[in-house]
Order: sequence, then structure tokens, then C-alpha cells
Amino acid sequence: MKIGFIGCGNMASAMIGGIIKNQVVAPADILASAKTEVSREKKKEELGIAMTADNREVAAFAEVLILAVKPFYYEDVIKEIRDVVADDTIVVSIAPGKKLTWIEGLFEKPLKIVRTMPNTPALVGEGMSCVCGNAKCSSEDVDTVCRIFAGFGKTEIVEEDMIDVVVGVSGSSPAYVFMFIEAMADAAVADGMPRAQAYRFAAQAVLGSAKMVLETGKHPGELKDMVCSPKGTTIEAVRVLEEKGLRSAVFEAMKACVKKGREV
Ligand SMILES: NC(=O)C1=CN([C@@H]2O[C@H](COP(=O)(O)OP(=O)(O)OC[C@H]3O[C@@H](n4cnc5c(N)ncnc54)[C@H](O)[C@@H]3O)[C@@H](O)[C@H]2O)C=CC1
Ligand SMILES: O=C(O)[C@@H]1CCC=N1
Repeated sequence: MKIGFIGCGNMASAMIGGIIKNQVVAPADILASAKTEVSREKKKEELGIAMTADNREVAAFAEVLILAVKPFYYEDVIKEIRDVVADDTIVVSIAPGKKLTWIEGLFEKPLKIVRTMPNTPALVGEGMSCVCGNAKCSSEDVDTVCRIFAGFGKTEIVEEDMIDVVVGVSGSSPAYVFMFIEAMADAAVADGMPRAQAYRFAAQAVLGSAKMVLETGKHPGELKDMVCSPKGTTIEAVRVLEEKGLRSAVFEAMKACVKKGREV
């Protein structure tokens, strides 16, 4: 299977890294485009794939074509490539807000379009993404995209409306989690821990906690209660987090994120 990426920024690089590491396809079966010679050389070296300046070359090469530019470039890119995209190519969007009908309309011919929402932990094989195909896609086409995305993490099929929510809960959420890790590490540094060690402790605590949610099936509140010893240290931290509005801050942040995605 030939996979093409139009644009090779943060998200495409994370996906390509995961695809290669997990041997979903060989590096020779991936072609990506980038605008500048400097970034083409950098990505060639970093990812070991072929790079081109020509989006139309990528579009003609790909059996699965991933549009990995910012949402506001979608219109120009689709207009540039639409006459070289073969009728049976699976076109994959990773952009928030750009609806299947809008993308279909721009191609001006019936095509298989799949909307997805990945996240950057794809780079380490721990991505979370969703997938939603248009009416032209068979279940095999959707499976093909799921297989690619499963190469760099977990993936679930959703209804299109749910993609806006996925943007908030997994597409963008690594940023909030990194902020949380950074904040915990800052506090540890303030108490005397060397910074590199503080990142290791904070990040491993987040990783282990996430695994407990996924692997025990217990309610997060129950897992929290298991950490809070009576008259102990943790309940003091919980009290302050509630007082400072952690839950409300996360809730409001995600509402703003999802709203922005709907407006794109
Ligand atoms: N960064 C993330 O965590 C996630 C990003 N996304 C989506 O992925 C897409 C890409 O986002 P990022 O990788 O973060 O952005 P980015 O800015 O890192 O990468 C986009 C790349 O596209 C290139 N580009 C722009 N116009 C181009 C053109 N006409 N032809 C070829 N290349 C062109 C840019 O030079 C840049 O390298 C966006 O639609 C974004 O919403 C989705 C989920 C997560
Ligand atoms: O910030 C953004 O717009 C993209 C979409 C989801 C994560 N990053």
C-alpha cells in the first residue's frame, strides 16, 4: 500500500514515525511533500522516506492520501491536486472542523473520503484517533485506514459529529497533559529535585495512572480514593486542586477547544 502525506509537519511526522516503527508499510511506500528544501532534507534524514516539493506527485502516488496541512490550506491544496487523484484513492483528512460534505464538494467528483482525528503520541505508538468514512467508503476502506492508524496507537470508528469532541478529549489533550506534567515538575524543582529527574517522576506517574484507568476498568474516582490515605498527604493536594478549580478549568478549556474546532 502506498501512503502519501501532503505536508510533513508535527502531526504527519508523528504518524510516519509510528507507521515505520510498527512496519505498517516500508519507508519506500511513503511519499510526503514539504515546501522548503531545508525541511525536505531534514525529514528525509529523520524519517528515511522520499520527499518532494510537488503535492501533485504525492496525490498521484498515493493509494491512501493523507492531507496533513493546517485546515485553512485544505481548500487550496485540494484544488491543486484534485485532477490527479485516482477515483479509488482513499483521501484522509486529519483536520478539525472540515466536514466530509465540504471536502467532497471541493474534489468535484465522488471519492472515498475518511475523516480522522489523530494525536501526537502517535510518535511513540500510543496515539488515540477516531475514523469516520463517507458513503463512498466500503467497510474494507475504513478498515484500511484503521489498520494504518492502529500502527501508531488505538483507533475507534465514530459518527462524524463526534469528531469535534475527539478534538478536545484526545486530539488536543496531549497539550494539557504536558502542561500538567510541566507544572508538577516545576513544583518538584521548587522543592529541590533536579529538573530531568522531576520530568521522569511526573511523566511516569501520569503514564502509570493512565494505565490503571485502562487496565483495571475501575472508576477514576475510586482510583483517586485509593491514593488518599486518611489524614494523609494526597487529600491535602486534592483539597487545594478542588479549591483552585482544576476540574472546572479542564471542563471550560475543553469546551473552548471543541467550540473552536466546530468553527474552523
Ligand atoms: N499537531 C497536532 O497535535 C494535531 C494536528 N492535527 C491536524 O494536522 C494538520 C497538520 O497540523 P500540524 O502538523 O500540527 O501542523 P504543522 O504546521 O506542524 O504542519 C503542517 C505542514 O504543512 C506544510 N504546508 C503548508 N502548506 C502546504 C502546501 N500547500 N503544500 C505542502 N505542505 C504545506 C507546512 O509547511 C507544515 O510543515 C492540521 O490540519 C491539524 O489540525 C490533528 C490532530 C493533532
Ligand atoms: O491545535 C490544533 O488545531 C490541532 C488539532 C488538534 C490538535 N492540534
